[in-house]
Amino acid sequence: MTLLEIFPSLRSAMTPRLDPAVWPDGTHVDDHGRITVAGVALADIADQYGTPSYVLDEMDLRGRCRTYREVFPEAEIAYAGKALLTRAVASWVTEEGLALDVCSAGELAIALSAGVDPRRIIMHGNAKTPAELAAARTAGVGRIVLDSVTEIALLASSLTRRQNVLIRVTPGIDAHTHPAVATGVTDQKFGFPLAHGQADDAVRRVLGQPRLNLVGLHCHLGSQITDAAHFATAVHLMVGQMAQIRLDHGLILTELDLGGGHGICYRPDDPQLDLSTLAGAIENALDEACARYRFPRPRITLEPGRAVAGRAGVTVYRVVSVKHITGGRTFVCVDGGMSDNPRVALYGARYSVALANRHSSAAPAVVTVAGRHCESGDELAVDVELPSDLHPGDVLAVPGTGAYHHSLASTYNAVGRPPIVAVRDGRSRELIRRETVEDLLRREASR
Ligand SMILES: Cc1ncc(COP(=O)(O)O)c(C=O)c1O
Ligand SMILES: N[C@@H](CCCC[NH3+])C(=O)O
Repeated sequence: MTLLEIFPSLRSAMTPRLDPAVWPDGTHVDDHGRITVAGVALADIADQYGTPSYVLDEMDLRGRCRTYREVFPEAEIAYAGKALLTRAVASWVTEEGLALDVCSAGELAIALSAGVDPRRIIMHGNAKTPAELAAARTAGVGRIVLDSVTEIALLASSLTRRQNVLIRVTPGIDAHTHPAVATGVTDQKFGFPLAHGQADDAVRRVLGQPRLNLVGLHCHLGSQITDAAHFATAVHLMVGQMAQIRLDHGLILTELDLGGGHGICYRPDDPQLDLSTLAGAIENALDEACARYRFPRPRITLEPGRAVAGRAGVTVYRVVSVKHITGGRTFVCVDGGMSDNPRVALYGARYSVALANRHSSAAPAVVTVAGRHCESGDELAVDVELPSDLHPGDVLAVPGTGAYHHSLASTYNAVGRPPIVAVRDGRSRELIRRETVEDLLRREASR
């Protein structure tokens, strides 16, 4: 008889704390102390598909889509494919009633090949090439979001029929996110600033083009925003601008796209954006702004990416070595790193980590989980508590990696990108296979 069978209460003491705010909905710990997602042990995924692997809980992702539909019943929810886009993901989100936001010909092609209705696609990009605009036109996408004076002229001159368009406006809001993802402030590359009349000028130019059918305005304040008040401010400014357009041009725009950027937590104590609070803030702001300007309520579009896909993902790694630096830190080195998760190096992102393949009753130790790449900044989690008996071969799991991990991955050090393994109802299937060294070699021109 094992100690656990005699003292079952020991199990909870030894089980890693898997906070539901951070881990996918379908996460549990089985009788062997292994973390399972949707009924599949992460250790089995490590054995079957290798490590590192991105694991994606299909029902978690679908559940987030449903929550958006419930919390914002009147809004259009367009999933931002830049967070994570595969054919399966495109199908799941559209089956759940979401539209899709794409920002390149590649994302558009994935969406179309998944059978997404082009009329439900919104095309973004601050530097869409002529070929990308042609692809969007040919596909018949529902909305193209105009981002520069050059683009307005280019699209107008290449259209043979009317195209619905939005203008991306920069409202000048600092949503206090990392500078690399702050897009609502005036001095950055996206959109036309409200400041200095640049947005007014864009409107004039678009209205001067008979083939461009201006239906609304778009703004995106940045990413990982946790305070709903910024979206309320955006509603006030954007409705004000729509009222000004009515005054100047006699045109009533009917659509207001507030972009995405809804923050999630990566660690249990991180703040996150509460969707009901967001819905209330947007509603109130719309009521006030529409009353103030006597403007008819526009239809709202939201474009969440991270908040739909982020928590559905977990990355599994295998421990390769454990190194104690005398007078320094303990490094737990794993077989992935900044090539599958550049967010730590890019934004100083912080993650939770858990031992996934067994119980451990060892005392916790504060360690740094480091990657395998040739940079000392290649760290996945700094100062996290993990059992002190970790050893090579153990499997570690990092939650919150569904968004901007696969899509940001690189092949640094000629390390192929990990597979995406979807889990549902106790079964796993590969959505994207691992990139092999052969794949990398195949891309080279022959000598
Ligand atoms: C125009 C636009 N919409 C939506 C998103 C999605 O952002 P997030 O994944 O933070 O919701 C982005 C990325 O920041 C974006 O640039
Ligand atoms: N890549 C960023 C988000 C960028 C959002 C797209 N504009 C992140 O991982 O946080």
